[in-house]
Amino acid sequence: MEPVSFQSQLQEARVQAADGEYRSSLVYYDGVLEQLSRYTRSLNDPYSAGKWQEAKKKLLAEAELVRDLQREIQIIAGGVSSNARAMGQNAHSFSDLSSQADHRVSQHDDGYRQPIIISHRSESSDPDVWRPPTRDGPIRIQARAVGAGPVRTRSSVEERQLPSWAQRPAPASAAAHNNHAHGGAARAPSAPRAVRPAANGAAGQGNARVGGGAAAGYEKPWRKGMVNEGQPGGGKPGGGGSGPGGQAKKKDYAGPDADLAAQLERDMMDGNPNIRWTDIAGLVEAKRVLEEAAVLPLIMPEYFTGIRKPFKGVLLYGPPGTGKTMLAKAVATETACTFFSVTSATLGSKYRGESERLVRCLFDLARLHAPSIIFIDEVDSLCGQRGQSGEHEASRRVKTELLVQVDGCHNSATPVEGSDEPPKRVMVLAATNFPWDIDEAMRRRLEKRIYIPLPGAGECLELLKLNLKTVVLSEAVDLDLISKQLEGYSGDDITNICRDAAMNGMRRITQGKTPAELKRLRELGQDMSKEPVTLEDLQLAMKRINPSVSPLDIKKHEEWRKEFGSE
Ligand SMILES: Nc1ncnc2c1ncn2[C@@H]1O[C@H](COP(=O)(O)OP(=O)(O)OP(=O)(O)O)[C@@H](O)[C@H]1O
Repeated sequence: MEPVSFQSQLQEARVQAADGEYRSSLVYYDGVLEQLSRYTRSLNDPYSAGKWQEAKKKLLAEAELVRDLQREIQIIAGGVSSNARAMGQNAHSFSDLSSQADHRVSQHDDGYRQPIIISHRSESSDPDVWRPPTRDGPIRIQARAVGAGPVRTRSSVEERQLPSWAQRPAPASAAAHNNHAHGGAARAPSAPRAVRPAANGAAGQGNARVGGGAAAGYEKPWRKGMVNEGQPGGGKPGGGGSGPGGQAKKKDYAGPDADLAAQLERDMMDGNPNIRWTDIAGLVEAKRVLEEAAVLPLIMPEYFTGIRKPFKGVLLYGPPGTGKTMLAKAVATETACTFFSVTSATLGSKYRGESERLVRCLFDLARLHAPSIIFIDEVDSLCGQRGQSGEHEASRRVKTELLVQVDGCHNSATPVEGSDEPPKRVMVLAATNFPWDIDEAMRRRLEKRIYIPLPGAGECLELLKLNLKTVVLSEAVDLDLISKQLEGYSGDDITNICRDAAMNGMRRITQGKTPAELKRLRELGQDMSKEPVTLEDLQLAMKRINPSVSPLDIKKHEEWRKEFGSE
C-alpha cells in the first residue's frame, strides 16, 4: 500500500472538519489512521517506520481535536434537547415564538437543508453565537421545512480550537446540521407521536401462516405479546393502519424532504414483514445470537447500557439463499419493529444522484418510526472497499454518509441522562454473500458478524417438512432419506426442489392432453392438487436442480469467518 492512497482521504477529513462536518471528518480520520498503522507495520526499515509513527501521532492529535469539538456539540445539543423537553408543558405555538426565533439553516452541498429553529424569549439574539443551554430560558427546537434564515458561523471558541488548516470561515451551520442529520439529541420530536400498528400488535394483512410446522420449537415465553400478531385490518405504519383501539394515526415526517420520505415509506418500509422464527428451518445458533444481539436490546433496553450497550450493527453473511433476509425480517416481526429494506439497486437506480440525501432521509424516517430495523441487503455493493481505483466520488460519499448514520443511530439509541424520553432505537442489520468485499470501516461498525451456513442434514429435513406441509405425500416418500441426499443445497435450492416436485403431479395428468380435454377434466371435478407427490417426483426434481453454491465459495466463507467472524 502506498501512502499516497490515503492522502486523498486525509484531505477529505480536513475538508469535512473545516466545513464543521465533524462526524464525517472523524470517519475519514479513523480510516486514515488505520491504514497508516498497517503501512507502518509493513515497513522493515526502522528509520522510515519511526518517521511514519511521528506522522501518525500528529494525525491522532488532529483527530482528537475534531473529536473534542464533536463531543462539545453533543453536550450542548443534549442540554438544549432536555431544555426543549422541559419546556414542553408551556408549549408555545410556532407563531407565538416565531418573532423571537433564530432561523438557523444547515445546508449540504447537495442542497439538503435542515433548518433548525431555536426560539428563546430572553437575552440577546446574536446569530453568530452558539447559545449555551440554560435551565430556565424557554428554548424550543423544531425541525421544520421553512425558508433559509441567517447562517450560523463558527464561534470564536470553536475557531481557536481548530488546527491552522481548518481556520477559515465555515459555511452554513454545520453543528446544527450534525445534530439533525446524525440523529443528535438536539432534534426534539417535532412529529406527533402516532400509534404504531405494528408495535401494538395489530398490523399485518392477516397472518395466514400455518403455525408450528417442522421449524417450531423456538418460542420464547417473553416473546408473547411482543410479536405482530397479524390481526386483520392492520396496515403499514405511516400508511394509516389501525391500532388496537381502532385508531388510525399517521406519523408525520417533518424533515426537509417530504416527497422523498413519502416515496421511501412506500418503497422501503414494511410495518409487518410477518416472518416468524418458526417459519425459518434450523439456524438455531444464528437465532440465538440474533436474539441476544438484536431482539433483547429492544425488549429490555435498560439492561443494555454501559458495557452492555447494544452492537452498532449486525452482519449476516454466508452463501446465497440460506435465509439471511428471512432472519432479518423475523427479528423485525419478533420485536414489533418497523422494517426498512435497502439494497444498492434501490439506491442506485431509482434515486440516481440522490443517494446520499436518501440515506439521510431513510435514517430520519427510521427514527420517526422507531423502534425500527434498517436492513441493508448486499451491503458489499454499497460499502465496498474504499479508495479502490475507479471508485466513484458519489458512491464514496454515500458510503461515508452510511457510516455516519450508523454511528448516529447508535448514539441516539443511548438514553440521554436526566431525560424521560425513550431513546429512538434504530438497529442496522446488514447481509452479504461477499463479506470479504466490505469496507473496513463498515465492517468495524457491524460489530456482530454471524455466519449463516448451508443447511445441515437435520435442517434439510426441517426444510422439506416446512415446504411440503401443504401437499399430499405418497406413502413411499421417506423425507429422512431424501434429506440425506441434499448436502450442498441451500435453503432456497431445497424450496425450489419441493416446488418442482409438487408440480409433477399436475404434469403427469396434463401430459399429452389438449386444452379442451383439460377443461373437460376440470368440469368432471378432477382436483389436481390432491395428486400425491411421489418419491420419484422428488428424485426427478433433485436431478433437474443442482446446488447453486460452489464448495469454493463455502471455503472462502469459512476462511473469512475464522479471520473476522464475531458470534
Ligand atoms: N432456513 C430457512 N428456512 C426456511 N426457508 C428458507 C431457509 N433458508 C432459505 N429459505 C428459502 O429460501 C428463500 C430465500 O431466502 P432468503 O432470501 O432469506 O435468503 P438470503 O440468504 O437472504 O439470500 P440472498 O443472499 O440471495 O439474498 C426463502 O424465501 C425461503 O423460501
